[in-house]
Amino acid sequence: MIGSIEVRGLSRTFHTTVRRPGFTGALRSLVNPERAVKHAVSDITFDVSQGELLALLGPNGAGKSTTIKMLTGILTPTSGEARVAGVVPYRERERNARNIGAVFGQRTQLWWDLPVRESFAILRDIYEVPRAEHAARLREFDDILELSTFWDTRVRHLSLGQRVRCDLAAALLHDPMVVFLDEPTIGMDVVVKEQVREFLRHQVEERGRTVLLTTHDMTEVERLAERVVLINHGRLVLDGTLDEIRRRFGSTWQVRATLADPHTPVGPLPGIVLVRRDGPQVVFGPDGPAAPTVHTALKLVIERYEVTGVAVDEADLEDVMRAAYVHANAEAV
Ligand SMILES: Nc1ncnc2c1ncn2[C@@H]1O[C@H](COP(=O)(O)OP(=O)(O)OP(=O)(O)O)[C@@H](O)[C@H]1O
Repeated sequence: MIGSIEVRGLSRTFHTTVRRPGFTGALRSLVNPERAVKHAVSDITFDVSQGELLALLGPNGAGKSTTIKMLTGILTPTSGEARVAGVVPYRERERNARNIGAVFGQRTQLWWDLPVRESFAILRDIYEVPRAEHAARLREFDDILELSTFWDTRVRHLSLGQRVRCDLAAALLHDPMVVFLDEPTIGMDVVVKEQVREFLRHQVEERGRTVLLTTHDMTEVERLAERVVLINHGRLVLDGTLDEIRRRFGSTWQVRATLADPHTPVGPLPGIVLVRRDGPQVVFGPDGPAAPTVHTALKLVIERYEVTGVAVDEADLEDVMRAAYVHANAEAV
């Protein structure tokens, strides 16, 4: 409960003015503005438990950032309710701010003209973190994020990867239980991405922080999340573990095995069909929606048959999520 996130029927609508094309259109819009309603988030419900990292996924414009803005208290919902570590974020913004940390990959909360060290000192004073605690926490962050190499550099002179590493540390300096990360590794090279992921894993597994992460990077999802929530056109279309989602939408795996005895009779296994056989070479595939994950299939094949070699071809998560998006779009029509 302490570090959990509860979202119940949350919605946010925006009212905008539509600009008509051309000069006369612009004039007409001034005199007689045409209003449009955008349902950015519609009736979404989900939970994140303390110490869990949940990936909030969806195509561009799905409503991810709007959701995070409501949970960080930046936006007030049109309807519905949310609690973050027991606090309603948009009603008690200050109390919520003490419980949460947030990183928006495209923006910084650091002071552009100050060296990193001074930005951190200001945050220490704002959040009233005792000096010894602050120093200990920075040492811990530095171990993985290697911040001390650019401690005295002004924020405006940091590279993107350095800046986001500083933003992550800054967001956690006051020891928040809940952390919101909106595309934290966007535009980073693979080495820095891995460093950030290691840091996040450490924060979740060792420190028990609750993390809500949005990203378009499926490698990130695979490395960090066990569960994902997928939203599309503002609606929640899927909430499940990666295994469940793979099982439902990742129907393209194959298990290829070489039998020790080429004359062994081979048949189907639960949820698995024999796709092909060529002497000792056999290929199994999933049999409909009840098919197991590739990992379970591999185990079943090895348990049932004596094999001298085995290999798997797995649908990668990009394919799986693409199938899930297509399914969600078809349902929305
Ligand atoms: N302040 C606003 N006024 C009007 N419309 C808005 C506003 N903020 C967001 N929207 C609209 O709400 C929808 C959801 O936007 P949001 O930024 O939450 O999507 P997203 O899933 O974070 O997208 P991306 O992956 O591109 O960051 C979009 O259609 C966007 O244009």
